[in-house]
Amino acid sequence: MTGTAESSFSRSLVRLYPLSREVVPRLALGLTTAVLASAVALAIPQVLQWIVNGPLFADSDPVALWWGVGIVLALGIAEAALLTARRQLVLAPGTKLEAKLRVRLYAHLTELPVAFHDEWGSGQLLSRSMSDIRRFRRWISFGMIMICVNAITIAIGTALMFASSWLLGVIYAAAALPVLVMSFRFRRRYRIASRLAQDQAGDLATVVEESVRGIRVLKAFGRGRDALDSFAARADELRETELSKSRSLSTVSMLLTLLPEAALAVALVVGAFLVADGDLTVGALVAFFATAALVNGPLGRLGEQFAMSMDAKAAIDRYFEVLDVPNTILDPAEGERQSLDAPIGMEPSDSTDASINTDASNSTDVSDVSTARSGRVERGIRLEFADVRFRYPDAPPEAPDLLDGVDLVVEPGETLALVALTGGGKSTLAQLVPRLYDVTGGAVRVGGIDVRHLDRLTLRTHVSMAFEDPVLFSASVRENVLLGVPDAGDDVLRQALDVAGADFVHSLPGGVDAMIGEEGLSLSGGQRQRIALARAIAPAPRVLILDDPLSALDVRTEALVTERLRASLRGTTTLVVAHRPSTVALADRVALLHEGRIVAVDTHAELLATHELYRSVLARQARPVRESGVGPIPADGAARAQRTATAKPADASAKPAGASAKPTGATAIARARR
Ligand SMILES: Nc1ncnc2c1ncn2[C@@H]1O[C@H](COP(=O)(O)OP(=O)(O)OP(=O)(O)O)[C@@H](O)[C@H]1O
Repeated sequence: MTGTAESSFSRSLVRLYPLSREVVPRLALGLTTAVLASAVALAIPQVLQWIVNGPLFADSDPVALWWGVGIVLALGIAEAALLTARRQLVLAPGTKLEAKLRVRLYAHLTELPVAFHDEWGSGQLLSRSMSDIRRFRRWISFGMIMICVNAITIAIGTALMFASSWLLGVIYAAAALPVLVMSFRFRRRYRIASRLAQDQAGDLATVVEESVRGIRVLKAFGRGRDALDSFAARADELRETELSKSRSLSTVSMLLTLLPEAALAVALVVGAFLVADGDLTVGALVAFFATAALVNGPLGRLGEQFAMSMDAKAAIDRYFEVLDVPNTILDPAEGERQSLDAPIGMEPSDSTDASINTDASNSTDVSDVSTARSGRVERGIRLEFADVRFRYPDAPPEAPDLLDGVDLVVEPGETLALVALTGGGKSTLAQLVPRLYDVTGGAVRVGGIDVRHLDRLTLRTHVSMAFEDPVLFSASVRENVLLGVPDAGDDVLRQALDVAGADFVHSLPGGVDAMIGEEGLSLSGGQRQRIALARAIAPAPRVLILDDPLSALDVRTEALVTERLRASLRGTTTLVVAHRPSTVALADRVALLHEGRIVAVDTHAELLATHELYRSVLARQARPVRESGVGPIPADGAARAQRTATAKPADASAKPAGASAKPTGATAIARARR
């Protein structure tokens, strides 16, 4: 995604003020120091003029001459000291601002809804939060100060040159003026190329990120060469843009250097005549050229500094483009906010959750889950989809709503499986509960309360989700599992791992403290799924959403986990997105989602017996499973369970000690169905 928003640089800088307020005084001090250094440098030619016109030639006064030399030396030392102070003064505030900008952007990125992340390339976000901010910091710490200092040097220097000789000053200005006009023109051209280059760099980063993530697929399909070609083509585009930037910069820099130098050559000839005619002193001529030497440098660097400013402008524009994306999934307004602490009487009477606590740390004790398992306390709350409609923002206008009036109730403590054809919207419906997306019509309610009327933190404390494609962070097993309940103790961790059948972690080097994720141990898909499942269970949620969380498990491990989950979920309201019959077996009832609506809700056995569409959907879902050893869906559940039991061998790495004594897939599923 590339942005096109244009704003003035000064407006962007004003917008940054609240973030940079703290660092502005030091930056201002740095700027003052730099201006002083430049003023000191400009004073040196004036002292030279005095030396040449006075002690050196006119007075022949050696003492005054030495004084003059001493003053020049002192001014030189003062300039060096001021420049060093300038560097010291701006370095810390620059890096501080850089860090603040980065944290602000990161906070916004984590706040933005999933729909935003669906749309934006990860490389674009990466380049905006890293290289763009760094580029802007360099400009703040160096470019901005140098541009101010150089502008002042050029202005004062030119005035001093006029003071030395107005005629020579006119000659110099005559060359400098067109150069300034050219610089402004160049600025406009360069700005467009600069923005393009940064967008292309972001796209390139996205390609790298995707390729690294998909490296196995690329290799397995032998597409490494194609990926490289496509990358090289994009890299070439970026190179072309960078080259065109450099070409226009070098043209303008060349003119910025050449024209003033040429003007000085003319001024030298004219100056020599003026001195010969006695219309100009030698000292004034020396001062003119010494000042010109000081002005020429900044003039020659003006192009580079404009370029740096344009790069910084493009960078800050790109930064604000992300920051300006509004968050559409917000906490409710004060008047609309409701609390799950005191459910408003919409739950059925069998729910015993009158003492619900929204404090995450209090709601995480797995002993509560154990209590729930024993059937003494029902933690679950009612989950209700009322005329839910949803369409993705990028859905074609002519396409019907993906969810077109879903009405469904999962009673407190009930486990309900959601079945649909692939692409039927199961995952989408599940993601509406923790508000990863918001409904476009109707309402999702937990405990009788519209999820949009709950604080997101409260909602996500009570609703937990495990995804089919589990993402693990570069952290220890413990940190991954206790992500939602970081203060929970070892018992919570152990129990969650146990229920999720993730006992294999104990044999990892380091056990539960083993580092996993991208920077740690590589785990199999099934192992990752089980850790993600443990993560969903650990907070002992009141509503658990399982998006086909066992799809990567072999039949035997799945049966083991199914049985434990079945026991553990008693009391927790659970919505399971199911693809295979063994997952359906986890449920008390099954809902069939078809063409955006719930067309049937009943027990699995009843639906199998009576619903043709259900049989056909399950049969179609079962096909890919056959590859992993599970047979097609038979008409009768027992035969299915049997076939499941004789299916593929257990995952050796995941097999817990004494696994042979554990129930087979057949018995687990048969029990589960009971
Ligand atoms: N982020 C998204 N943006 C746009 N369209 C999407 C997005 N995610 C899913 N879709 C589309 O919505 C439809 C339903 O997707 P969803 O993942 O909910 O189906 P599903 O029933 O869970 O499928 P499966 O059984 O294959 O997992 C699909 O056509 C999919 O292309």
